[in-house]
Amino acid sequence: MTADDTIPAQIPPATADSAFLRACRREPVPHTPVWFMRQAGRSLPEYRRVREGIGMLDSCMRPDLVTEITLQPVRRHGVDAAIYFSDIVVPLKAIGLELDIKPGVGPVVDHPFRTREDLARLRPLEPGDVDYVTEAVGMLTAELGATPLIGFAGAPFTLASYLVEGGPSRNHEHTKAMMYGAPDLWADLLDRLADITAAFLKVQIEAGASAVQLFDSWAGALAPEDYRRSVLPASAKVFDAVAPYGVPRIHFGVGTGELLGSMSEAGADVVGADWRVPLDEASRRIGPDKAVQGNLDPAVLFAPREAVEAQARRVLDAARDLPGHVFNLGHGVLPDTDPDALTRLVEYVHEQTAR
Ligand SMILES: Cc1c2[nH]c(c1CCC(=O)O)Cc1[nH]c(c(CCC(=O)O)c1C)Cc1[nH]c(c(CCC(=O)O)c1C)Cc1[nH]c(c(C)c1CCC(=O)O)C2
Repeated sequence: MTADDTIPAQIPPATADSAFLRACRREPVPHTPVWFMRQAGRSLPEYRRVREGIGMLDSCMRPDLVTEITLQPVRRHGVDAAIYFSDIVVPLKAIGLELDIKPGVGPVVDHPFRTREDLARLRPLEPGDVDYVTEAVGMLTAELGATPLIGFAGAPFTLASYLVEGGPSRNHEHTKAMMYGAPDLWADLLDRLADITAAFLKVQIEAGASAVQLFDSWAGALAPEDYRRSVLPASAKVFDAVAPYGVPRIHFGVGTGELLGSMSEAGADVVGADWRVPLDEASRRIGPDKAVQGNLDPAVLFAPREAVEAQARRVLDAARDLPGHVFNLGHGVLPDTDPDALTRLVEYVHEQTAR
C-alpha cells in the first residue's frame, strides 16, 4: 500500500495532513488544533456588515455570502478548521417546510408536527434541493487550501424538537409527549429525519467537506435510557450512512455528561463535551478509540485574558494524555464575545502545544 492509499478519496488531499484531521484520527499533531462552534456569526463586526438587511435563511442560500462568512473567522482568528455557514434547519427548509429563523429566538416552524399525517410533509432530500450548498462548498474548498472545511447537520432528536415544539423549547414537553405516548410515530419521525440528515451530510462531503459534525444540541434533556432506546438508533443510522466516505464524524451535544458513552456508541470518530465534565473523565466515558473535542466554557471568554488562559490551560492539562484532542468551546461562541479574545485564545493554544 502506498502512502496515498491511506488518504480517503473523498477528503481534499491538501487538508489530509492538517492538524485538525490528524487529531481527529488520533495521530501525533504539530499543535493542538482549535476551532469554535459558532465561530462564523454575530461576534464578528464583518459578519454583521455582510448580513445587514438579509434574512438568516436567505443568506444560507447564497453561495457568495456563505463563502465570505465561512472564511471570516479563518482569516481573523487563524483557526485550524472552517465550519460551513448554514443552520440545522436549512435541509428542512429545502424540502419545503414552512419555517423561519427569528433573530434572537431561533428556528420557528409554522405548523408544528403532532400527528402521523404531519410525516407526509417530510419528503426525502434530493441533492438538487441544495445546489447552493454544493456550489458554496466548492468555492470554499478552493479558497481554504490546506484548511479543512467541516460540514454539519442537526441530529434527528434536535431537529424533531424544533418540528414538534414549533420553536425553541426549555422543557421539550410536546416532543417527549410524542416519544413516550406515540413511540411508533416517534420512531418513524426520527427515521425520516435521519435519512434527510444523512443525505444533507453526503452532499457536503461529496462537494469537498473534510469532516462532518452532527449537532444533537438538546440531547442533554434526555434520560440515558430514553436516549438509548428512542434516539440513538436514528443518530447511528446517520453515522453509518456516511461511514463509507472515511471523513471524521464528530458528535456533539450540550449537558450530555451522562450520555457520553451512548453518544460515542452511536458511531462517531470524535465526541464533543461541554464544560460540565473534565476532558479526561469525558474521554473515559467516550472510550479510548475516539478523539474528544471541547470543552472550554464559552462564558470564560468574558473574563480577563489571564483568567481565559488559566481555564484554557486546565482544558489542555486534562487532555494531555488523551489520544486525540480538538480544542473548542463547550458550546457556541456567545454573540457578545470580544473577537480579539478568540484570536488570543487560538494563539495561546497553538503556542502552548507547539511540538
Ligand atoms: C441548535 C442549533 C441551531 N443552529 C445550529 C444549532 C446547533 C449548534 C448549537 O447548539 O448552537 C447550528 C448552527 N447555526 C449556525 C451555524 C454556523 C456555523 C458556525 O459558525 O458554527 C451552526 C453550526 C449559524 C447561525 N444560526 C443562527 C444564527 C444567528 C442568526 C443571525 O445572525 O441573525 C447564526 C449565525 C440562528 C439560530 N439557529 C439556531 C439557534 C438556536 C439560533 C440562534 C437564535 C438567536 O439567538 O438569534 C438553531
